[in-house]
Amino acid sequence: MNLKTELLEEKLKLPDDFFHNIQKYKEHLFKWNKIHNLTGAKDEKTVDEFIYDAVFPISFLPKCKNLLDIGTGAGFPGLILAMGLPETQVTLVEPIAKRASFLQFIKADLELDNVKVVKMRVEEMQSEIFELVTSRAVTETDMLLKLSENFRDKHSKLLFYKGERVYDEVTPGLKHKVIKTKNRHYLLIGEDI
Ligand SMILES: C[S@@+](CC[C@H](N)C(=O)[O-])C[C@H]1O[C@@H](n2cnc3c(N)ncnc32)[C@H](O)[C@@H]1O
Repeated sequence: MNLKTELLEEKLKLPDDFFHNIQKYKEHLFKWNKIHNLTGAKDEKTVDEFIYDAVFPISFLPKCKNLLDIGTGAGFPGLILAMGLPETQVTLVEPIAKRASFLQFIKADLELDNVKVVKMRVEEMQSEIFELVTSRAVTETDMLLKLSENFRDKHSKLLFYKGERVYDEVTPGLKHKVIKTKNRHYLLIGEDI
């Protein structure tokens, strides 16, 4: 089954230009990846899996005004979520120049007005409160909780994209929920969860 069919089967509410933007994104990613090695996802099947995993949480996330994605790399999940959530202001923080340049290029080429790319480590970013903080394949949950301290308040939610070892990373007392799909464990954290 292809990516579009799989996502449509999930009945995700996606904007009309989502699949057009994804197609353009993939074309650019494959071109850039040959020269700059932006991501380990080299073939279409793996990239499609990454995109599916990135966007799937739209099925369970509450509406949010703004989102911070820590360590976006070549776009996962923050850039893909931004394409799926045009009403959400999405900040992508990524310190590696070639990856930040790629994110900036995609923002310009696809005219993603809701995207801001910040080329630095998240520790260097000025404090600002986001309703949602996401991260995938950057570091462990306790470190992500530390890194996100200046960017959340008691109403914020955190969504970390994890593997099956997620349960080892959850400390007692943490208000959370794990949402499991065939590829992924999503760790959703928040005071009212
Ligand atoms: C393994 S890659 C994962 C990229 C992307 N999230 C994904 O799932 O494909 C980790 C990324 O996190 C970034 N990173 C590591 N430490 C960071 C920090 N302190 N602040 C922001 N980004 C960071 C790295 O530059 C790298 O691009």
